[in-house]
Amino acid sequence: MNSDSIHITSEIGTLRRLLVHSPDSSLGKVVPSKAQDWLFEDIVHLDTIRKKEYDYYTRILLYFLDPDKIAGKLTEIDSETSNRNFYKPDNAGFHASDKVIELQWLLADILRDDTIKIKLVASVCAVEFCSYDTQKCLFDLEPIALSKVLISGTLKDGRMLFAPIPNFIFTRDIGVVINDHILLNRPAKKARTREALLTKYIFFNHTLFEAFRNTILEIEDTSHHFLMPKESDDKKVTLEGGDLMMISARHLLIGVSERTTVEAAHQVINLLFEKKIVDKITVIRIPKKRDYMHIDTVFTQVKRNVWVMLGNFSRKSIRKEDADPVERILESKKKDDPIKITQFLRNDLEHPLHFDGLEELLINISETDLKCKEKVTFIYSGNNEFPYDVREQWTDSCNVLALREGVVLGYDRNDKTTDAFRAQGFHVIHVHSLLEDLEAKRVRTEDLKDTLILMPSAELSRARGGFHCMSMPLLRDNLE
Ligand SMILES: NC(=[NH2+])NCCC[C@H](N)C(=O)O
Repeated sequence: MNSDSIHITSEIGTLRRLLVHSPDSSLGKVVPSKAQDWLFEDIVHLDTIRKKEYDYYTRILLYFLDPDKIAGKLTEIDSETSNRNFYKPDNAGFHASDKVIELQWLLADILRDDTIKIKLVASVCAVEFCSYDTQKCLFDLEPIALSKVLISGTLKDGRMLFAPIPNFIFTRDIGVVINDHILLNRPAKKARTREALLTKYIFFNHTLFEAFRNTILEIEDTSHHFLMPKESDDKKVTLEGGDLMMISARHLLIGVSERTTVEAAHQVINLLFEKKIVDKITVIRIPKKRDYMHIDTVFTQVKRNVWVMLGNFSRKSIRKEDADPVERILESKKKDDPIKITQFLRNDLEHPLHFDGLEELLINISETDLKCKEKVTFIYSGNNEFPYDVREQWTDSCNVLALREGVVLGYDRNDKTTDAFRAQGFHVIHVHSLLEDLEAKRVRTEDLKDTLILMPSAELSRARGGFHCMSMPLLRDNLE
C-alpha cells in the first residue's frame, strides 16, 4: 500500500479499504457459563454464523470494494466442491483482498519473519501464562498454523493452550484511523487483551503499514494509576475503537463509557492537539452500562444530514415535554442526565462548548462541520416506540456501517427501525436479493442511493455488535 492508502476524515465517505476478521473456530467454543466473561450474550452456532451470515458480509464488502474478486464468480465460489475455501484465510483459495483485509492473513505474514515470531510468541505466552515448553512448541509451528493458534488458542490436535478471542470479529475496537494516523486501543476487558497485542504487532511490522510506522499513536497508564492505593476507574487508561469516530476532517468524537475512561480521553485530547492532528474533540459521556458499551451502540451516521440513534439520548425525551406536569417536575429534579457532551477546541482549551443533547451535537456536526444545507433528520431505534427502541438497540439497530454516503448495512431483525428508515425515504433491500441483482447485472453498486441493506443476524447479534463494530475502516474518500 502506498502512503495514501490510509486516510479517514469521515464516517460516511465511500469506503475503499478496511480490516476485518471472519468468525474463526473460537466462536464455536463459547460455553454458556463463560459467555459473559467472553462478552457474548449467548452461545452461537458456528456453521450458521459463518455460512448463513458472515459470508454475506464478505460478499457485499468485496462487491463494493474489490469487485474483480467476486463479480460474476459467485456460483463457482459458492459451489459445493469449493468448500468455502474463498472465505478461509488459511486456504490457498482465499480471496486475499488488499481492500477487504483479513487480520489472520496479515498475522500469518508477519510470522514468516523469525525475529517477529520470537517476540510475538513470547509476548502472547507472557500474557497467557504459558509454560516454557508451550512457548517452544508454538515457536516450532509454521506461520499459517501459528496464526490460527494465536487467535483460536487451540492446536490442530484439539489441545487448548489458552482461551480464544471470539470478539476479534469486532475489528472496530482495536483502533481508529484519524486522518493519516492510527490510534491503537487499550482494551478495558481482559477477554480482549490478546487482540490488542496481535494487532499492535501487525501495525508495527506488516509491510502494508510500512509508510505509517511514525504515525501510529499509543497511550499508556500514568504513575498516578500505578501509585493509587486501589484501582481507580478514571485514572486507568482504557480505550476501545467503538468509542472513537472521525466525524469530519478536523473533528474527532470520543465516548467515555463502560470501556473508555476519562483519563484515556484526556490523554488522546492532549496527544492529538499537541500534534495538531485535529482541531476539535468532543467528549460524549454515556452511562457505564453493558447496554451501551461504546458510543457506536447508541448512534452512527447514515448521511451528511441523517443519523440513526437511540431516542433515550434525545433531549426531548430527557425533558419529557409530553409528560404530565407532576411527572415532568419530579423527573427534572434528577440531576443525572444520561449523556454529557463537552467540546474542546485546540485553539481555546479553556473555553469548551457544552451541548444539551445528542441531537444538538449531531445537528451541529452536520451543519457546521459538514456544511449541510438540507434539514438534519434522525432515524430512531425501534421507531422511538417503547419497548422496540431498547430491544432493537440491544441488537444493534444504531450500529450501521456506511459503505458510501446513504448506503448502509444493518441487521435484518430490527423491524421497527427498518420501518423508520423506510419512512425517511430509504430503499430497503435484503442482501440475498441484492447479490442476485448484482450477479445478474440488474443493478450496479454505484446505482444504489439511500439504501439500507439488511443482513442476516440471528447468530451474529448474540455477539453484541453490528457492522460498525465488525469493521475497521482504513481508507474512505473525502466528502466533497
Ligand atoms: N464497537 C462495538 N460496539 N463493539 C462491540 C463489541 C462487542 C463485544 N462482544 C464486546 O462486548 O466487547
